[in-house]
Amino acid sequence: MNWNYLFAWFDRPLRQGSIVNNYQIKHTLGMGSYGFTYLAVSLQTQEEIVIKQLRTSKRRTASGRKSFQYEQSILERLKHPLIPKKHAAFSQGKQLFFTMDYVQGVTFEDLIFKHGQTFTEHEAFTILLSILQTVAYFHRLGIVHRDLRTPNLLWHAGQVHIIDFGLARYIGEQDERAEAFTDEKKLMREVHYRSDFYALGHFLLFLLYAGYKPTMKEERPWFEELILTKEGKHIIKRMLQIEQPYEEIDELCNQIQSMLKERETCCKSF
Ligand SMILES: Nc1ncnc2c1ncn2[C@@H]1O[C@H](COP(=O)(O)OP(=O)(O)OP(=O)(O)O)[C@@H](O)[C@H]1O
Repeated sequence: MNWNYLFAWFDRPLRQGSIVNNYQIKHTLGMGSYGFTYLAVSLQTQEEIVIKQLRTSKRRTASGRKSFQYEQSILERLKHPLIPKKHAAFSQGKQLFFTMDYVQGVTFEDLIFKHGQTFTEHEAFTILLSILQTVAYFHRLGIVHRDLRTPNLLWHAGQVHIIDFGLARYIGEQDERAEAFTDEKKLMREVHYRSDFYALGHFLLFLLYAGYKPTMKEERPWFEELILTKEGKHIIKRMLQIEQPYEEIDELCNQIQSMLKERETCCKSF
């Protein structure tokens, strides 16, 4: 009998209106591989909050409980205005929960697909640079996020918030599963700063492709399809490890800064 399969069958998110530990569930925000994420409201303060719950199937495995605990310990370590703060951890019955700040933002996925937002090269690199300032904060603490994708980057009031530290690790730690991966997933999940640059390289292409209109029938590689500056292409190639990868964040930030500055000077002279 495959018990995991049976327990997975019992995994169901809490219903809208359910009460857990003085919070009322408004709706489910996400159903990830090891947990459910809800938007809830505190019955005491009326504040909106995010609640994460470990799936029943994962609660019964040591690795599931460890991942749940791990995300909390990373969030406890991080104190940054653009990263949600962890509040409380509690259990109800046998169910395990923790709460964190609710970021009232829109994901870049929705920004592009629902709102039709497009970005120039200059805008895309400016956004990337602002994200890298937050990434530099946790890289300095030896933490790699390993999942910097469009659903985990939220745009709010002109700033980008980073969420979902469920796959984050400290440099020097091992992730046996990641070592077994090949190709793209291996580069995304490597416990090294490079993996965050790799993910953000893809994020940047995502922004740049938002406004792309094909002019030819056949598909070409991104560096032929997108009209980009030489410096822009070079930075993306290094982020994607097509050319010599960036080993740490300062070199990447410096190159983006000088590229943006050069463009500004060049445009001002017209
Ligand atoms: N602190 C937060 N503030 C606002 N929205 C959030 C927050 N945390 C998560 N969300 C929303 O919930 C969605 C799902 O949450 P989350 O990314 O934590 O879990 P998941 O992707 O479903 O699962 P997993 O952690 O297994 O990848 C996110 O894409 C985002 O829209």
